[in-house]
Amino acid sequence: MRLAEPFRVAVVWAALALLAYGLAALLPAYWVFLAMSAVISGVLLQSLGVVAGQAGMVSLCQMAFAAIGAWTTAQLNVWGVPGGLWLWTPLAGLAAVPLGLLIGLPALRLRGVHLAIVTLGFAATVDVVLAATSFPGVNQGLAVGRPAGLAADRQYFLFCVGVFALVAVMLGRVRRSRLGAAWRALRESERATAAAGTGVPGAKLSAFAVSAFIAGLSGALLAGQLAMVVSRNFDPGQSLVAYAVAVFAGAQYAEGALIGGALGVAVAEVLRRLGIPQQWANVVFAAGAIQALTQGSGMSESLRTVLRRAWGSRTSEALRRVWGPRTSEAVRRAWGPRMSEALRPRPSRRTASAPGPAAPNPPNLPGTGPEALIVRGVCVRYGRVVAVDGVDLTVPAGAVAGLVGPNGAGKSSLVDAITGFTAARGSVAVNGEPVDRLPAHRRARAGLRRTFQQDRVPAGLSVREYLRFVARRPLTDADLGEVLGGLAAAGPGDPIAELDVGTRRLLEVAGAVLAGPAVAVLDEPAAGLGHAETELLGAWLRSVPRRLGVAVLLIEHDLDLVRAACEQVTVLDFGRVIAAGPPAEVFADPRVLRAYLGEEVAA
Ligand SMILES: Nc1ncnc2c1ncn2[C@@H]1O[C@H](COP(=O)(O)OP(=O)(O)OP(=O)(O)O)[C@@H](O)[C@H]1O
Repeated sequence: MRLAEPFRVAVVWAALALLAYGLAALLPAYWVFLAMSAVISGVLLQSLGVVAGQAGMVSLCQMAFAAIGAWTTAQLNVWGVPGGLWLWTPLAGLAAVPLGLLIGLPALRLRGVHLAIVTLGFAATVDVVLAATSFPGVNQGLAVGRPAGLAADRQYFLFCVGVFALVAVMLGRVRRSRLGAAWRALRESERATAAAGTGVPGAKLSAFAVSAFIAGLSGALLAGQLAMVVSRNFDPGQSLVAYAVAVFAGAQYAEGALIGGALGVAVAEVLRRLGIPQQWANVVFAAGAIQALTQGSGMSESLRTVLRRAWGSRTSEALRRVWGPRTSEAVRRAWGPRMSEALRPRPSRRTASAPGPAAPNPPNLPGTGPEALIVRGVCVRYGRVVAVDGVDLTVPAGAVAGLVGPNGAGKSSLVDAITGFTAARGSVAVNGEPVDRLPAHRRARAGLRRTFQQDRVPAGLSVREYLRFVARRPLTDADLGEVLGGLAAAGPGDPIAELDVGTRRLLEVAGAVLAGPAVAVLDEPAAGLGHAETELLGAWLRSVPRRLGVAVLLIEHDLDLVRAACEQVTVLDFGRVIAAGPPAEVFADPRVLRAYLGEEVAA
């Protein structure tokens, strides 16, 4: 499989190179010009594929970045800088980066329609400035010259294809990197991204910077194609259309960007031949974008899903073994042996020096090291509502501790306060180090991981990509065996979008634990799970400190799970601790019985 994948990729690229060469050689000159326009649009759409497709931010100023690229190219041409378009093109991309970072700054606080307005305003401003000042060389009638080797349109078309391919390869590599995973996680949830230890501002700014670079490249290519550009070529309205096409075609994938570029040119050409005003093309793209948004996927994603399913249904049992198990039964068969190996008692990383041999299924050992988590006097207020009122809490290293309380008791507010997701008073220390002044992502890196009540697992990642992203380290088969098959029935290559909610919840728990923090704070991990899954989770959680050296703070409504997994419990009511200690004692406490109105705990 390791050899097959690069081989497949090489074959696809060789076929595309052959196709591009064939088109350049065989198409009539006019069609070569149109194909060139399609590829240049494709490069622009790739830039949108980063910021909007992957990172999920609305950007309506891509033509402004392209204009900066074209302006830079025209200026380098006027100055006669050696290297020609070979050098000017990357320089044009770089020139757009500072503006990308600048426009990324509002994105740190704004989302959705507000970000759309800001980016469109930026595009309009750039347009006004360019219209007032005109592009370098235009007044002197100085055209952007193409260097030898690119002079003919057929050659220049191949150059554009080369730039498109380079961008596609670069983005493919980024996609497989931590940065790419961060962008796709960002699209799903900023809070979950921060909880995985990734700084949201850095992820957003990097997406805008990379996107501006690519859009700048497309501007340079356009300058080389048209020889003389004017502000009208970068009309802000075109940024809107480009956004619609990117959504419609699914520009986060190279093939989507190419399809979008080709569609843009083809629809315009058909309308021109039919004598229909060009504005109708915008209606077509807007309708396509609405369809893609309603359906939840663009053309490239739909295409990939269809191909994956077709491939999956046609594969023989042997191929299934090679390409990875798909069904939960197959997953259990494949990962079961590794799981039993992983479940075998072994010295934990944090308690490796603990004396004495490990007995089979020994009880958890609270107090075997420094306290993993110490919370003192934490208060959370929402206006006049005091949600958490001076809570003290300790999770010993090597322990699974529970935090329970009736609805509205303040559990989630306390979790948010401890993990840095809401403003709070009080102190929080992890492994003896204070973390209460750190932002959420730095608390995560300091050893304080959390999960969420709502499903926030990024649908755009595969199981392996997600676990690697959250764990912040390369994962071995043994690491995956810890969680797949034994806890979450999924294969490493399964797209998260195709998993049920219960499996996603378990994966989120698995990711938080695989990160190897001092303490993993799990916010209602059993919500939505079946009885069998909940039992499995309880047994798994109970063994986590011993096997992985991770202490657990479990927030749960399912008191059976708390009894099964925890050796100490804290009960909150109206934002205050009303009882703490071993589950049997705590659940017999009259104050706790009163808080819960008796029934379940009395049973
Ligand atoms: N953003 C908010 N603004 C105002 N009040 C809030 C906010 N979030 C929570 N509260 C209030 O704070 C109190 C504690 O809520 P919180 O969600 O922390 O409780 P909980 O124990 O987690 O409840 P549940 O078990 O239902 O999730 C409740 O009275 C709730 O209405």
